[in-house]
Formats: sequence, structure tokens, C-alpha cells
Amino acid sequence: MAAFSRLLRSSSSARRLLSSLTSKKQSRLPAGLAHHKAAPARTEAAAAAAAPERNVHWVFLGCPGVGKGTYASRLSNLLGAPHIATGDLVRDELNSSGPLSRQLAEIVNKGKLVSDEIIINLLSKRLENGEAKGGSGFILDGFPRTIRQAEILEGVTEIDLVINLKLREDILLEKCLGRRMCSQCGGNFNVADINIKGENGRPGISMAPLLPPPHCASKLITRSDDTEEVVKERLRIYHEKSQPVEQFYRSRGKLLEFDLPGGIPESWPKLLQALNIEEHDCKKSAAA
Ligand SMILES: Nc1ncnc2c1ncn2[C@@H]1O[C@H](COP(=O)(O)OP(=O)(O)O)[C@@H](O)[C@H]1O
Repeated sequence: MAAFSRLLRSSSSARRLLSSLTSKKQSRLPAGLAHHKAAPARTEAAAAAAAPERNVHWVFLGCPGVGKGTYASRLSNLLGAPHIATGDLVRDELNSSGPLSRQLAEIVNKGKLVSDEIIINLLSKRLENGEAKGGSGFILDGFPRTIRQAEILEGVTEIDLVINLKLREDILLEKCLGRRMCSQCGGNFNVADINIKGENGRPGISMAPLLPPPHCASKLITRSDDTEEVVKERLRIYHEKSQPVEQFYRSRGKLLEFDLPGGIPESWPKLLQALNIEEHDCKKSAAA
């Protein structure tokens, strides 16, 4: 990851130094995921076979409110790869007294995207800190969000799999507006109670609220960019700038489309099934 974080800082040097990346090592993919990987060239395959295993290099795509953070964090716990959410990196910087703080607040609160340069810098710093602590692999959430970011990422490391989470747009809005966070423990909750009946051949969908425990209930805060106006703008920008990233990965055979069938209790086991992951086996191997 050292090379990855350094190269992210300088995309022009990325291609020249690509061969030195550790990311050519064989990924520790769950068995059924092998078919999502692009077939490596012969020489790479030989190198991969000789290299030690590495942890997953996964990306989560999906509209605001779809649940990227929830599922990326659960998979991170299961697979032992760090969950890196660029939205969290932006919010940390925004809440700091750093020089970028005010500039970021203005962009985020309008629902716009932060510049590729700032995001690459924040991500590189996070990767460097992670690798200093011995982290391996990653599950990215909220990056890449533009074709340029996807190209930079492709230039510096190999992505094994991109999971594209999908949900109806009316539900996305409700879920964003229902989001709450405990200002003390940082726990994430959602007060939206979604219960839509099926009609005209369209299946119904229910998503129970994720309510806070009593000790968090009086300390809930709402993200300043989770207002109706800003969420609508974020959805518009997603369709304009981020949706093309889906095709970028689809054309490379790396995209796994996943329509959320409901809330966490229904969706989590189905996602694991789609990924061919056995929760029990992962926990056993993590404990070993
Ligand atoms: N990869 C990125 N590129 C540009 N801006 C980003 C990126 N990731 C996060 N941001 C900024 O941080 C904000 C919050 O991101 P995030 O928490 O991922 O929100 P969302 O719920 O919209 O997916 C975004 O609206 C955007 O301003």
C-alpha cells in the first residue's frame, strides 16, 4: 500500500512506477468471486502465482443513501480489510481547524463534489496512516466518483471487484433525510420507516428504522448536507458524474450489480450469497 498511496499523490508518475506495485499479488478473494476478476496476462499470472496473498481491493458504488457505508463496514469487519470512506475523510477535514476546512464546508453543503486533487490527497494520507498501522487491502466507499478518479485508481493499483448497490430513488431520498448520528459515540442510525407496497408489477419494499439505544437518543445529530434540497443535488451529481464510473467497471468485467431487496436483515445475507462469502468461514479464518 505504500506505493499505492505515494502514487495516488502523483498520477503522472503512476504509469511509470506501476510495475513496482505490490498490488499485483494474488487477491484473497472468496472462492466464487474468481469470475469477477479480469483475466491477467500470462506474465502477470505467473508473477501472481509466486507472490504471497493480499487482502481484497474492493470498491462500493451507489447513490447517496443507498447504504454503501453500512455494507462496506460489515464486509470490512468480516474480511479484515480497512473500510475507507472518502466522505468520512472529507468530514474529518471539514471539522478540523485545517486550512481546507471552510472551503470543504462550502462545497459539501451545496452537494457538490470536492476536487479530484483534494480527494486524492486526503485518500493518500489515509492510506499512509493505515499502512503505518499494518493495514492490508481496502474496501473503498465513495471513491472513485468521477471517471478521472477511476482512471487514476486504475493506474496505481488493481481493483478486484466493484459492488454497485441499487435502490429506488424515492427511497434514497427518505433514507438520507432519516439519517442520524450520535454526537457522542459516532454511531449511525436511521429513523426512516419505509414500507412501500408493490404495484404495477413492481415489488414492494420494507426497511425498518435503525433506532438508537436510549443513551444515544438525546444526542442525535443530522449531517448538514442531508437536507432535501442538497440530497436532490447530490443525486443529480451522482447521475451526471458518478454513474459513468459504473460503465467504466462494467466494461472491464468487474461490476457486481446488487439490488437491495429490503433492510439489513434481508439484504446482508443475500449480499454475502452474491459474493459467495460464508460468514462463518470468514470469522473462523480471521480468528486463526
Ligand atoms: N470521491 C469523491 N470525490 C469528490 N467529492 C467527494 C468524494 N467523496 C466524498 N466527497 C464529498 O463528500 C461528500 C459526502 O460524501 P459521502 O459521505 O460519501 O456522501 P453520500 O451520502 O452522498 O454518498 C460528497 O457530497 C462530496 O462533497
